[in-house]
Amino acid sequence: MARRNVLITGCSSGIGLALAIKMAKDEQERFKVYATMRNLAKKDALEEAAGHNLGKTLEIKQLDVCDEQSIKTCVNSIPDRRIDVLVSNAGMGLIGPIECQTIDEMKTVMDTNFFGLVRLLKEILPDMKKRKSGHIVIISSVMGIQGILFNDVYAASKFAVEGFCESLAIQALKFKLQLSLIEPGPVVTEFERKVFEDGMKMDLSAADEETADMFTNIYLKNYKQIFQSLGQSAEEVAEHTVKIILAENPPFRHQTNTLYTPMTTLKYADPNGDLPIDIFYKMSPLFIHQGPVLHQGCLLPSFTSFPDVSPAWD
Ligand SMILES: NC(=O)C1=CN([C@@H]2O[C@H](COP(=O)(O)OP(=O)(O)OC[C@H]3O[C@@H](n4cnc5c(N)ncnc54)[C@H](OP(=O)(O)O)[C@@H]3O)[C@@H](O)[C@H]2O)C=CC1
Ligand SMILES: CC1=C(/C=C/C(C)=C/C=C/C(C)=C/C=O)C(C)(C)CCC1
Repeated sequence: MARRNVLITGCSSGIGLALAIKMAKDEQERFKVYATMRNLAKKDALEEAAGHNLGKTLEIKQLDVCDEQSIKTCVNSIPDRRIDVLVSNAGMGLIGPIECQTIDEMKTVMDTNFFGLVRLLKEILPDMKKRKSGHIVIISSVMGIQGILFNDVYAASKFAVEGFCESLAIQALKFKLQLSLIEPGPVVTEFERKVFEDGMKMDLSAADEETADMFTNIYLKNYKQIFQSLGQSAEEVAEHTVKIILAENPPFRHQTNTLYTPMTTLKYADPNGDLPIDIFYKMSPLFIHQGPVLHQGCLLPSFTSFPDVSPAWD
């Protein structure tokens, strides 16, 4: 079988880097990887990890998902512009109270996480439609299904991605194209480090005392431990993603973290939508009393302990 051309965005670190390396080192050499990043000055880690695969099963190219021309130039540089698998991975986070974030900061998140995907598809989808073949793989998040405290705009950007893809997936059927949303829970990467550092530096003076206290003493205080106890590695997420790419009938949605699944399942358990919101609300004060509420390793609240601690908010 001919090698499949795979274009991955955001390969300077984290999931993009791990996935590019895993696919380039495939023992059966089933892939030619175009590993892209917006800033080529950051290519050393990828080059080093690629080793002898560099220039063979892996090429590094510049691509900024916020710049249409850079996407066009990159796609034009690929033989016949043929991309069999597109992995839209580039993304960024943003945490904190919205009172303390500027509209420009929020727009950058939407521009990268949502319009970044739209720009890629405007360039790549028409070719895939003509060929009637192609797999579009999007690194979404569990936050594309369910919001988390102090992640309002980031969750909105991933919800936008999911709604966009749900609509597009119907059209894609007509052209025999496949679409898959990969939904990781917390992953220990640069994303996690940057988001935490920015949160710690955040000027909270525009927020009232209670909000600032919730952000600092519940969210930030427990953040590292949540990522340590529940977090996956970029390599684990890459492994899941390769399985989806190789699947004969790839699913539309795939969650990578079974420890997180109990939380996302709550969304489907209550058509009114109150259950996950209530549970996240009641769970958060527990963090003040006993740290992360992990039952048998899962992010799953202990229902019996709620009545005792929930008044902590009031
Ligand atoms: N870490 C986590 O907990 C989770 C992450 N995700 C998603 O996974 C994806 C990858 O993140 P992750 O590996 O964790 O984080 P990293 O910060 O390690 O990687 C993000 C990558 O995206 C790149 N990027 C940012 N903006 C642009 C842009 N405008 N054009 C091209 N590339 C850009 C970064 O480049 P640069 O180095 O130049 O900034 C970097 O290469 C994101 O979509 C994220 O939302 C989903 C669930 C959980
Ligand atoms: C810290 C913390 C929480 C969890 C945070 C999580 C789970 C973050 C996940 C981030 C992801 C998945 C980012 C990328 O997409 C809770 C439970 C709200 C309670 C309050 C403290």
